[in-house]
Amino acid sequence: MLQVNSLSFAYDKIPVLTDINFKVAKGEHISIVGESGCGKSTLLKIIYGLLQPNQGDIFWGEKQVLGPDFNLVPGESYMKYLSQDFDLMPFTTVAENVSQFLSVFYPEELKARTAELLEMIDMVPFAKVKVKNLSGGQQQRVALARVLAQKPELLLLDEPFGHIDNFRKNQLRRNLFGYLKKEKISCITATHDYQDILPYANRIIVLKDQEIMVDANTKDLYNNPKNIYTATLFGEANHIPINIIKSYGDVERKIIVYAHEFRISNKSGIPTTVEKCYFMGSHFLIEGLSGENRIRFNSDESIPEGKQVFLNIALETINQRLKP
Ligand SMILES: Nc1ncnc2c1ncn2[C@@H]1O[C@H](COP(=O)(O)OP(=O)(O)OP(=O)(O)O)[C@@H](O)[C@H]1O
Repeated sequence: MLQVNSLSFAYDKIPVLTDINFKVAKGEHISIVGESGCGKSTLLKIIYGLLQPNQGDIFWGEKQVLGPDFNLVPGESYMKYLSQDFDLMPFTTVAENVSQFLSVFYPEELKARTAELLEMIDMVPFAKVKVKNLSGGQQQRVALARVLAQKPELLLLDEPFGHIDNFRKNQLRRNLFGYLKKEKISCITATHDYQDILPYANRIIVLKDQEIMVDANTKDLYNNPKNIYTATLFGEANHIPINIIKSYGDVERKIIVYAHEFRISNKSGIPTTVEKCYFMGSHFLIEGLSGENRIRFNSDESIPEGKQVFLNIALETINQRLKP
């Protein structure tokens, strides 16, 4: 189990992380999310031992993880870090890169394991290609297989699919996170992409203004986002004053409503004038105004600018979001 205790860090006296505390259990998947520059990569680098915290400590079970002031060669055997720049051997082949850390004393096992990992990253046809001749996305996939070959107990992933095309991303996500669960490998993923999070992460840690703003179970947080900052990490979200709904006229509060949670009616609901309509593939995202409130909602059909529609929110959603 990983334990991060009262961790604080500054780059040249500019604080980036303050009093960070959390735990990761065996086999658990945590997503670290937050706006660009909030310190996600920095946190992973501290956990891996590349940066020395100014305060606090980190334990893996009983063993303390030491920073660069006390451990000149960063990284422990049980932990692997896949950074945004991949640490590959450019002049050797994909298969050699993946199998470098496997034991040559068991050639059959080495072959089978290399094949399994190449399959997982969908790179079998490239096994004999030199890494220097691969695209950025292909190199990222090889880097992933290379760290997995080392059988870490804890994997730290920094934007693991950043260079990978959409065509492959979904399959790779399923393969990777399925593999980690099967092997009970704990994982901390720093990401901007909610599709890396929702299906796979047990827990989400939201960083904001140097601190942990929220640490919560993924489904609970999605269904009941604590604030608009968190909700927008999951997609298009609105902060709606509840008193614009007739029956809640005297309630002075705002609730978070995702764009897909509105139902459109021609007769009753929150009167909204359509200003813009964006084609999103599976639906249209509509931007409208209700009084002074800008509302973004989904529609199955395109709606012309200037048209008035009425928006409704399910009672259960309102009551759930009104809960303290
Ligand atoms: N080597 C460095 N020296 C000084 N400041 C740095 C250094 N690396 C990062 N920073 C600053 O520290 C803050 C946190 O950076 P970090 O890369 O951890 O953020 P992030 O959340 O991972 O961002 P992104 O999502 O864009 O990758 C930023 O303000 C960044 O400018």
